[in-house]
Amino acid sequence: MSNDVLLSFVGGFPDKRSVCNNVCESFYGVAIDGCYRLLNNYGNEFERPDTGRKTEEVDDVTVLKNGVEGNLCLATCMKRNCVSREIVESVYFAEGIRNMVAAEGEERRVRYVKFDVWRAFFVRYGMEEVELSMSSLYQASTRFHPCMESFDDYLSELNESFNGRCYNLSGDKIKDLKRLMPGNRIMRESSTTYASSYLPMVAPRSNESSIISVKGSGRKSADYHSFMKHSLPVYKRSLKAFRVQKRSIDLAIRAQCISLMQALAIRENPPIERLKITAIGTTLRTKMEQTGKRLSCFAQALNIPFSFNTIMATHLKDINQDMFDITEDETVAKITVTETWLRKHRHLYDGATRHPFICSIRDGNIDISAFKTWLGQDYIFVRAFVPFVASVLTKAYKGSDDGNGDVEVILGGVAALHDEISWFKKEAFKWGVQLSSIVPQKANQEYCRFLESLISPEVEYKVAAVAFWAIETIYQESFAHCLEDDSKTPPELKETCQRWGNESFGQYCNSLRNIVDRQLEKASDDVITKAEATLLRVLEHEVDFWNMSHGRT
Ligand SMILES: Cc1ncc(CN)c(N)n1
Repeated sequence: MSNDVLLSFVGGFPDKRSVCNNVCESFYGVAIDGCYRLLNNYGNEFERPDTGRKTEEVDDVTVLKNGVEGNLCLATCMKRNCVSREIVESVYFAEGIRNMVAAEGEERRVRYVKFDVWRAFFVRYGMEEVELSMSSLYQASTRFHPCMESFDDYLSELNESFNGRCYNLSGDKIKDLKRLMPGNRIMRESSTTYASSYLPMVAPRSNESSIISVKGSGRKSADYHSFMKHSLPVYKRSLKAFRVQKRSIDLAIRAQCISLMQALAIRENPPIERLKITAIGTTLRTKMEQTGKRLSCFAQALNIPFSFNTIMATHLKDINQDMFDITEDETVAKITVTETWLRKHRHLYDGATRHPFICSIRDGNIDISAFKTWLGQDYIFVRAFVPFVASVLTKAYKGSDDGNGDVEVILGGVAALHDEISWFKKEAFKWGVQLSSIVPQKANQEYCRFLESLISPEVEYKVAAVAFWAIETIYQESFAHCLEDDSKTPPELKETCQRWGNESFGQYCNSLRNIVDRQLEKASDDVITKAEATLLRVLEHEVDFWNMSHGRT
């Protein structure tokens, strides 16, 4: 994928979006958007004269190999919540993002560019260099706090490093900045923590006197000093520095916890008794503990009773409830992979389970011809679904250490399909639908082709299981919606809704979900990525299927 990417920026503030979002959105903004606009940078350091859009903190520029300047402008041709865009992003660009945020050493593909190239790039795409704002300078100063004794040190270090060329602050500006610096150490620590998921880097303009960017990295102070000594390596180091893998714990924990703490701090009712945060990791204990200390300071400044605990395990699957220091009145909630996905892709999921077709059944205004279309098409789909489910069964038999009964659950699914096909025949007869003359429509053909592709032995059991779970669950949730108390589902359609909306089908879907979560706990990142992409494809196909039934294609 990264072969398709010319250049990427990473920017923005951790307080506005999660770091990952910043990485991804900015990345796509450039990677997919042939216009190279910056989608997700905030502020005022680079200003686009044409749109007035402003960006602050162009934190990272990575040039990946073999760039192609495509003309596809993702931002304008696909809406943010469009399924295809999500798929493009999560499937086609996932590798590039991984390369950017997680790949280490040899694995990481980068090309280093000199500063002038970077500057030229901005100019070329309509960006104008402007002076750094006070707020950015201030932000930079707070970020340097952990490694600098004082702001004066910071300024003199900067001037020294760049021979006074680039950081040419006047006395007044320095005074203003000092005024802005909070005197209270804890508050400083907290604002540092708040902003310093990255530490800044300041890079020189060759012969002028303004800083052209404040660089975000999360590096430790020791790195900072060495960085300051070499101006070209600024670039190299900055690229490296943005790799989040080692820092991701710190980044992730801090970015999330700090927002949480701030929300808790201003909540009055009920007041917070104690905030306990447990960081779980397989490595980097010291790093997590340092994070804990920073968070403690922050909590103290906000007056939040706080405790931080670290749990180390060889593998995340080895973690169990006993490892947590919990009292009787506390419970441990485990967020599973499927839970994470459903939160992340909520709008897509709702698009599939609350589709206008389903809502029209629920509201009692369904067009019966649309229902008949769905009935005939779904019969064809279910026939194609049978070999797919059988393939999942085979994979479960071969691929799972089946102490947990995956095979039994899936076998139950295969058996139920026999019933389902008979039901379709009966129902078709009732509605006067001639099943033998149904021609599969395009959306149906594509969905069936997708099922067929999943049958391939190359598709891992874990990935196929995700598709299976999602396909069943979408129907379950959709039709259960039509059976809720306030629904006006026409009586003649209730039986259809019951078929998938009933509780025992719901339990069966839960069993599938448990299988998926258990399988994914021990899956590699690569498989998890594929599985997530598969879920998105299913969601897309389901929406298309409803659209087709609804006469929207
Ligand atoms: C399109 C579709 N999706 C799901 C299901 C539920 N097996 C179904 N029958 N049809």
